[in-house]
Amino acid sequence: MQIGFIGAGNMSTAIIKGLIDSRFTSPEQVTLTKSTAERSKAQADQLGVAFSSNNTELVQQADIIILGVKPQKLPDVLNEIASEIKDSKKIVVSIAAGFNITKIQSFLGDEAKIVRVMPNMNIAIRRSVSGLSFSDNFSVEEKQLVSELFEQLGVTYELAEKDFVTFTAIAGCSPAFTAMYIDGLTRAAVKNGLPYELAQAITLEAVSGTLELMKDKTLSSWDLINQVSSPGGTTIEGVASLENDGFIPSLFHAVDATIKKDQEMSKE
Ligand SMILES: NC(=O)C1=CN([C@@H]2O[C@H](COP(=O)(O)OP(=O)(O)OC[C@H]3O[C@@H](n4cnc5c(N)ncnc54)[C@H](O)[C@@H]3O)[C@@H](O)[C@H]2O)C=CC1
Ligand SMILES: O=C(O)[C@@H]1CCC=N1
Repeated sequence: MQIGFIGAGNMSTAIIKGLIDSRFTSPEQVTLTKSTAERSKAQADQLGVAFSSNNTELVQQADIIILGVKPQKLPDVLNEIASEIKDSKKIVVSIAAGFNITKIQSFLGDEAKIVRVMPNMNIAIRRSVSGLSFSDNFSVEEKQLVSELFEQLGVTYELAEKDFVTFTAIAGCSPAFTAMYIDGLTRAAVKNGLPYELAQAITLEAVSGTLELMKDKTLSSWDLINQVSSPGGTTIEGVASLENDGFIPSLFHAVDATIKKDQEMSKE
């Protein structure tokens, strides 16, 4: 099975490394392209894989094509490869936000086999949580193949396409939101006199320990909030302050804004 990556930036590079590290794929099974042949060669040499001099040639050689370009570049790429995809059995994986299956099929034809996958940046350490939505023309075996591929890179969830945008917000985008939370705590500690590096190291340990505890003991958020908040103590003062300042409504707004943008992009 040959896998072709159109666009080999942050995400595709992490996927390629993860697939090779997990031995799901050998380097000989991977071909990539970037925006120029020169860049493609340099990246392919660095990863020990092959490159194609253009996207059409890459599609001709691949069984699975992973589209890893930014959404703004996707229309050009889809137009470029459309004739190679039409009437083929090739599987097209799109990791782009804002391109639903209908929109991708409007370029590649209604019969094209499209799977939308939304990984997140944690794929760089094979800890992605990836959402998968398939067009309705996939066989069970084809679905299994794509699922297994992304299971090498973390956890997968198959989703109805209507839920994909919500998944994107809380999984694809959320590493950025989590980093903002960590930055906020870190700089609040700096304001109170701790050096930045020390404050960030402490915050990261506290956050990652909390995640492990919640998963290990299957605690809901409110179970944990109640356990930490001693009656008349310090934590409840902070919890009340966060509630008063609209911490939860801010997150609702952020998720809604993310979903709205994704839906707008799919309509463009
Ligand atoms: N960065 C993230 O956390 C996530 C990104 N995504 C999606 O992944 C996709 C890629 O994002 P990144 O890897 O962050 O972008 P990136 O900018 O790092 O990589 C894009 C790559 O596309 C290449 N490229 C541009 N035009 C091309 C063309 N015509 N033919 C072939 N290659 C071309 C560029 O050379 C570059 O290597 C986007 O669609 C994004 O929505 C999805 C989930 C998470
Ligand atoms: O910001 C974006 O559009 C992409 C999709 C999810 C994470 N990054």
